[in-house]
Order: sequence, then structure tokens, then C-alpha cells
Amino acid sequence: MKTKHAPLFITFEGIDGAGKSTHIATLAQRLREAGRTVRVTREPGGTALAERLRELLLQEPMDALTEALLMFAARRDHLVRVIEPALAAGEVVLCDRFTDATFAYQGYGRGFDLVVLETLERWVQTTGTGLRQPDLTLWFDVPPATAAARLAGARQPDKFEAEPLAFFERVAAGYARRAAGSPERVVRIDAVQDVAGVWAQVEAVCRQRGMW
Ligand SMILES: Nc1ncnc2c1ncn2[C@@H]1O[C@H](COP(=O)(O)OP(=O)(O)O)[C@@H](O)[C@H]1O
Ligand SMILES: Cc1cn([C@H]2C[C@H](O)[C@@H](COP(=O)(O)OP(=O)(O)O)O2)c(=O)[nH]c1=O
Repeated sequence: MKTKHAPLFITFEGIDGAGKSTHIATLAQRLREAGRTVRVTREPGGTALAERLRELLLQEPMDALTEALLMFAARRDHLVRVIEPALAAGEVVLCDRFTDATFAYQGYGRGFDLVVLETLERWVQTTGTGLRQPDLTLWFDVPPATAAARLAGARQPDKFEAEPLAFFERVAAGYARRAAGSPERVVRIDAVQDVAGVWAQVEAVCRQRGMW
């Protein structure tokens, strides 16, 4: 009964190196222990087509509109073929990034028109069940310099990770604006803390929302 109103579609947001992937894995494990069926997925990606678009998006230079359109094309395929069916089956969907990332990276980071992004958001996220939005978004907030230090040497930077610190300052500010605009949906996680401290915050939010 407790899980009846629990959020089913949970997105993880924040700049590269904030710690999203680390905590998605832990939350998935915790939810499975609580008896939930969990789908872990990511954007751009999550379907064969969207993963091919991801390769292009993360490697190829392109103008901001092309980038935004490909992000939303990947999202539509992912939403229709994976997210909606999983939610319809009562699964919990944990998604590494969603549309807040498009606003933060393409909108605030690249300076692309936010009104156009809002239009694309409505088109792409409207399905047979209405306008799909995450039930809960965990925003891993960390200063860009801290995230960059975590990533240094951890992996080969892709097109976005190779952007200068000033880009990530704009993206981080974009996430803050998105969070302020949807306080009931977006929960800020202080991602500067160590892994145990960050997990304690995630755990507390999920417990409060009746997830176990
Ligand atoms: N709270 C933390 N403190 C220190 N290092 C962390 C923390 N969370 C994650 N890391 C490390 O930082 C790097 C990036 O973490 P990751 O979870 O891949 O971030 P993201 O998915 O947000 O890009 C990894 O090497 C990970 O082990
Ligand atoms: C979903 C999405 C991601 N991105 C970017 C942010 C990331 O730098 C990149 C891939 O995201 P991510 O999966 O977090 O990369 P990694 O697995 O290397 O941590 O795509 C956008 O610019 N817009 C979007 O809408």
C-alpha cells in the first residue's frame, strides 16, 4: 500500500562527474531489495536507435539546433519504446538524464532558444497517456571544478566533457533555474559530500516519498 503513490519515473540530473551513475546503481539495488521491478536506462540512449544517435551526439560536432533535434529524436524513441511500456507494466524507471539535461546543456550551456525547447518538449513527451514528465528528479548539485577533478583520469572525455569550465558553469546555473521552476518535482542533492553522504540524502528522499 505504501508504494502505491510512490514515484515510478525517476530521473537523475547534474553536470558530468556529479555522481549520477554511481547512485543510480545503488538505488536500483535498494529498490529491488524492496521488491520492485526496476528498469535502469539513460539518455541519450536506451534503445538501439537512440544509442546510435548517442554515438553521433557525443562524438560529432554539429550546430545547436541539430543537437537539440537529435536529443529529442532519441528521447521520443526511448519514451515510446521503453519508458512508457515499463511504466504501464508498473516498473520503476530510473533514467540517467532526461529533458532537464536538454534545457541545461543545449539551452543554458549552448545558448539555444528555450522557447523552441519547450515546444519540442511538448511534442515529444505527449503520448497516449498525456504529457509525460518525471515523477521525481534528483539533481546532483556540485561545483564544476569538483566534477572536473573527479573525472580527470577517470575516463576519456567525450564531446561534452571536453567543454571548458565556463560551459559547465552555465549548465550548472541552468540546472538551478530548472530546479527553482519545479520545486515539487526536482530535489537538490548536495553532491559535494562523499559517496556515503550523498547516498544518505538519496535514501532519505526516497523513503519520504514512500518508496520503501
Ligand atoms: N560523492 C563522490 N565523491 C567523490 N567521488 C565520487 C563521488 N561520486 C562519484 N564519484 C566518482 O566520480 C566519478 C564520476 O562519477 P559518476 O557516478 O560516473 O558521475 P556522473 O554519472 O554524474 O557523470 C567516478 O569516478 C566516481 O567513482
Ligand atoms: C540527455 C542529454 C545529455 N546531454 C549530454 C550530457 C552528457 O555530457 C552527455 C552524455 O550523458 P551521460 O550519459 O551522463 O554521459 P556519461 O555516461 O559519459 O556520464 O550528453 C545533453 O547535452 N543533452 C541532453 O538532453
